[in-house]
Amino acid sequence: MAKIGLIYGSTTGKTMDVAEQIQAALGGDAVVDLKDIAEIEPSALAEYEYLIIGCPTWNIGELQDDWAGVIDELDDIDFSGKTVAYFGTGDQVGYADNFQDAMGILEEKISKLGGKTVGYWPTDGYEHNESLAIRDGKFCGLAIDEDNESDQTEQRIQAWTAQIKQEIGL
Ligand SMILES: Cc1cc2nc3c(=O)[nH]c(=O)nc-3n(C[C@H](O)[C@H](O)[C@H](O)COP(=O)(O)O)c2cc1C
Repeated sequence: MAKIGLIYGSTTGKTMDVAEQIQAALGGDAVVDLKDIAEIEPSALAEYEYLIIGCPTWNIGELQDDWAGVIDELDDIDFSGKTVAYFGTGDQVGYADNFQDAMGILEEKISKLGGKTVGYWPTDGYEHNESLAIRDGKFCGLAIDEDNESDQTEQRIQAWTAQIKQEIGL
């Protein structure tokens, strides 16, 4: 199978740490190319048939800055035929009305451009009020909360990556 492209944005490093853990859980460098969206052209996403997109929510319901800077350029990419999984980091206590909104914003955009979403994740065990990342009662990707539940991060990553492996036949 061709390599998976894992593209993330991260302002204070938490999403980068999670991205590295996801890469390791999926088999490391040999399986997953890890790239910071701040350091690549968004057109590089077009090279991958399988993508994992990571974004924290910043500024009350908004994309992290580096993703915000390229969001319009995604319109030039044809995502049809691509399988895309999402993860986000956020703070369900401090920003309970906007928990993981950025993951939802990116998923909505990329699925409208043809991407097929995999890796839906249950909302059980989270205590937010509202989120733009909910689809039919589930998160549209892995929701990580390093601010309040970092003790659950490793186990969540293990379970979600096992699910992804199965869904994409890795
Ligand atoms: C000013 C500010 C605004 C934030 N807004 C949100 C938000 O609207 N929703 C959310 O879920 N988390 C929010 N967060 C929490 C961050 O998403 C969280 O700390 C994240 O893990 C940071 O990721 P990074 O270190 O990769 O940049 C906010 C944090 C700060 C400091």
